[in-house]
Amino acid sequence: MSLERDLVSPDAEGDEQAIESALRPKRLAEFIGQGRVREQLSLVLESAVRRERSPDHVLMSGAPGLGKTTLAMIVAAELGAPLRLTSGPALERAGDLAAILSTLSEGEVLFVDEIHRMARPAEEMLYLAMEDFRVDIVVGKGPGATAIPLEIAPFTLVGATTRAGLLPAPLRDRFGFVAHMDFYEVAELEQVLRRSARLLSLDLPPESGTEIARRSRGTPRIANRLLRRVRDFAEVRAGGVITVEVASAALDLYEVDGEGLDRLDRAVLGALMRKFGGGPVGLSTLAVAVGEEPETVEVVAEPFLVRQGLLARTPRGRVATAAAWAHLGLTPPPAAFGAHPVLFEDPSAGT
Ligand SMILES: Nc1ncnc2c1ncn2[C@@H]1O[C@H](COP(=O)(O)OP(=O)(O)OP(=O)(O)O)[C@@H](O)[C@H]1O
Ligand SMILES: [Mg+2]
Repeated sequence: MSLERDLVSPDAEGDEQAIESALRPKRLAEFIGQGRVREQLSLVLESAVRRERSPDHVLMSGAPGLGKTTLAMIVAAELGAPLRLTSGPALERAGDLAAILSTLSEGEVLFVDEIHRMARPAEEMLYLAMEDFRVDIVVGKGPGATAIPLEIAPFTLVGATTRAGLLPAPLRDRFGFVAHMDFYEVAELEQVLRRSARLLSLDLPPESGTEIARRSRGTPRIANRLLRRVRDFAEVRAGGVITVEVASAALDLYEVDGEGLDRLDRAVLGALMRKFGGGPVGLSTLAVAVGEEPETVEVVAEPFLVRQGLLARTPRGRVATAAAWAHLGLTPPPAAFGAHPVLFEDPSAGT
């Protein structure tokens, strides 16, 4: 069984991609939030433009929907360079990558989405390309095989990953700049929503924007999606006026709770507490219990739950915190926290 989660999934699917590209900021100055990343990146880009050189390769890491693809497009726009798009899963063989690399023009930006899913041989080819702007094309097999070096035009690689931890060190080390994208603050999401409302010609009163922002799990993609669902609700049921009551009622209808937890989040916490007494339980066991892939639970639900202080990752497995029991209105078994003293005792109290 898989949960229906089109609304609350941080991944963009189908028609949404068209709407998303319409809402994407095109330049760094329009990009909201991520202050540190924006400042670091603007220095990297501006200095490259001044020196008339390609900037260092850039890696963006962060949860889905935080703006990695948007930022990659902005890198190309700020450099005034063409952009080539591909993704890790599309690079199955070294030849797939060689075909792209050998046709890059000078200064082009190559965006590799989900770079942690690249196949090994392509990855090894990429090391050399990133460092020396050269690839070795291997001709023949066995002892008679020869490597023919092929020069490629200097380019800038922009990689994106939701799982920086899975990148092999030699690849990670070849990026001159790593942008760690974090979840957005409510105030930043309010700005995202104001901007989107303007682009969609919607009248969004500030307090309604705040209500939607609070429930958007720190993620612009989700904020934009909830805005569209609230708009639908307002049009059909409330004469098109997005009052805060209308916004709240719409979000309740779509099962996004007051803290922004969605069905998957609540399913994960619920299983952890109801089936495993609050843990600790291993990731894959927990994933099976909610009918999802371990990767979905780990990449989509957990970072937000951990950030909200609702779930802890311990060496022995996932554990529900006291706040999680309270949030779901459940009573922990008496031994629940005693079993994990490390998590709940004051560390300064000694041993
Ligand atoms: N800083 C931002 N300001 C305004 N809008 C943003 C910002 N970041 C993201 N968005 C909006 O959120 C949507 C999703 O962003 P994007 O596709 O760049 O996320 P992503 O990190 O690449 O996600 P994934 O990991 O799923 O590929 C975009 O359409 C864009 O409109
Ligand atoms: Mg993306």
